[in-house]
Order: sequence, then C-alpha cells, then structure tokens
Amino acid sequence: MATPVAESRSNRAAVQATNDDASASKLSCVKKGYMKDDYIHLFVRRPVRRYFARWAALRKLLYQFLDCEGSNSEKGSTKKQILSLGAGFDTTYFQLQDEGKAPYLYVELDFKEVTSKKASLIESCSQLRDKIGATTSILRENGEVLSDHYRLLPVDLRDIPNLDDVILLANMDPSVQTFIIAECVLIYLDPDSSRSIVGWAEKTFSTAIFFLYEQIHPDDAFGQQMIQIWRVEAVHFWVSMLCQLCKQRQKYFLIRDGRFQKAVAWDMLRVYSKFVDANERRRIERLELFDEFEEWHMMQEHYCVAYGINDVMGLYGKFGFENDEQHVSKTSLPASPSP
Ligand SMILES: C[S@@+](CC[C@H](N)C(=O)[O-])C[C@H]1O[C@@H](n2cnc3c(N)ncnc32)[C@H](O)[C@@H]1O
Repeated sequence: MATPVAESRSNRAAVQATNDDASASKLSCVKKGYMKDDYIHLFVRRPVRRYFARWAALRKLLYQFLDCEGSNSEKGSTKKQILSLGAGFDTTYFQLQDEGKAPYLYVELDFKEVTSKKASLIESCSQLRDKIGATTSILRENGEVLSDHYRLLPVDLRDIPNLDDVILLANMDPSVQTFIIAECVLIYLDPDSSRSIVGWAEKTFSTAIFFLYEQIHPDDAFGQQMIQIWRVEAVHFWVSMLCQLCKQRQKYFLIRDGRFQKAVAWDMLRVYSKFVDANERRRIERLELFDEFEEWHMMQEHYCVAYGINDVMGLYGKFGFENDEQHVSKTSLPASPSP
C-alpha cells in the first residue's frame, strides 16, 4: 500500500505528465505551421524518449523475427507475415518497406471507421500508395486496402468467429511464421475479449510471436491517476495480472490456458536499460535534457513489453530479450491465476 506521501508524489507525477502531452500537441501544431512558437520545441523532451523506448524495443524484436531463417528455406527467402491488431495509423509497414525489410505479407486490422480513414489517406497520398504496389485495390467505404503484400481490413476484434474469415480474406497462411502486434490495444477491450483474442491467435498460428505493449500497474496511485486522466474505463484483470507478473519476474504471462510454449514480460524500465541498444540509448540521451529521473522511472515502470511464443519448428531459440531466462513449458505451467 502506498504511503500518503508516496501516493501524492506519484499522483503529482501523473498529472504533471499531462503537461508533456500538451507540449507535444503544441509542437505538432507548430510543425504543421498552424501556429508559431519558437520556444516550445525546447520543452518537448521526455515523450520523445518514452516513445523511443517503445519503438526501439518493438523494432529490435521485429528485426529478430524478420532476420530469423526458416528451417528449410533459402537464405533470406523465408515467407513471413505480420498481423497488427488495432493498428490505427501505425506506419511500421511503410518504414519496413523503406528499409527493405518488409515481410511477405503485412496485415492491419482495426475498426472500419479507422481503416476507412487510413484507406483514404493511403489512396490520396502517393508517398504511401507507391509503397503498396500498382495492383492494389482500395475501397474507402469498406475500409479495405488489398494488395499483394499489404492488407488493411476492418474488423471488430471482439468478434472472434469473424477473425478467421478476416485472415482468410487477408490471405494469411496460419502455418507461416507470424508476428502478431498488439500495441496499446487490448487495454481497450473487456477481459473476456482480450483473453479470447490472445487464445485465438495462439491456437491459430503454430509458429508465431505475440507481441504486446501495454500499460501495467493500474492499481497503484500512479496507475490510477493515469487511468483517470486518460479515461480508460476498462482496466482488466489481466492487466493487473501482468503487473504482478512483471513485479515478480514470473514466467507465464498471457498463458492463461497454458498453450504458449514460452512467455516473457518485462517492464519498460528494464527493457530500456537491458534490451535497447546502448549506442541508441546514448544517442537519444544526448538529444535530450534529462533531469527528472523519478518521473521517468515511474512512467516506465507502468508500461511493459511482453511476448508469447509458439515455436513448433524450433526456430525462435535466440528470439527475445537477452538472458530472459523466463521459459515456461506447458508441463511446468502453474495454474492460471483467476480473474
Ligand atoms: C491507442 S490506439 C493504438 C494504435 C496502434 N496500435 C499504435 O500503437 O499506434 C488503439 C487502436 O485500437 C483500435 N481498437 C480498439 N478496440 C478495437 C476493437 N474492438 N476492434 C478493432 N480495433 C480496435 C482503435 O480503433 C485504435 O486504432
């Protein structure tokens, strides 16, 4: 239980963090030329670093996945696919294209309202359209983009039976190596849906990595404050479960029904200091004034990266955090925690 002093300090830190968001919004207005402010960029610092840590962690894990060869493939020719759940306006596919790293198939799912807007933006922007190929069909009203290697489709992720149809429509092959991204998405769903989606992914893709980036520790003072501020009404049992698992360095995150062969969860403080490349860290730290260690620590402790692995072909022995030592086999799984 937090002491009143600690509690008020962490409450203050969470409230103060909103100032970063406000400054970041102002800066984006300035960058777009909506308003003039020659000083605001001097004050927008911490969110950069926070976002960088998240980006760098996902990117490093993605590269590990993309660079891992298949068991019987020619070097560099292994078919891989990425499935992004609740992709929003994420641009990873376009970045990977630029880097020559795009997988055979990249599929993004979101609500139709979001995919329609994204489809429309892709259609109207040649910089994006050129990246997805000439033979692309873009149906704005349906919220669909269908090309050979990139597919954007509308779905309500809670409609689990429909997910099978959607991945069929997306041309995904469940036996192909698959990286599933759930970045700041499951927290918006009810507990049963979150559990069903993870269960569905785990059952559907036999050689897969399920990556998750999410808020944790919703129960302490700082977490509560963040939740109130962001009006996240649905904070679920498994978010608090994750929080406990991160805290205890336990090994069975998200394996509620014991089917992922391996699962690991680290909080972002650990991810940043032990997984993000030291050179990258130094580079970003040089760019940024950094004097608020307490708030940075608190914030980073309230997010985690976790992944579950299905590895029937034994391809992912070297995948993941170095020295993650958090290996759980089906047989050694403890009983699932109750909601
Ligand atoms: C916070 S955004 C994250 C977007 C993206 N993953 C990222 O990290 O940039 C959450 C996304 O999840 C989507 N989402 C939430 N619930 C969903 C559901 N039931 N079905 C489909 N998409 C959903 C939202 O529409 C939104 O685009």
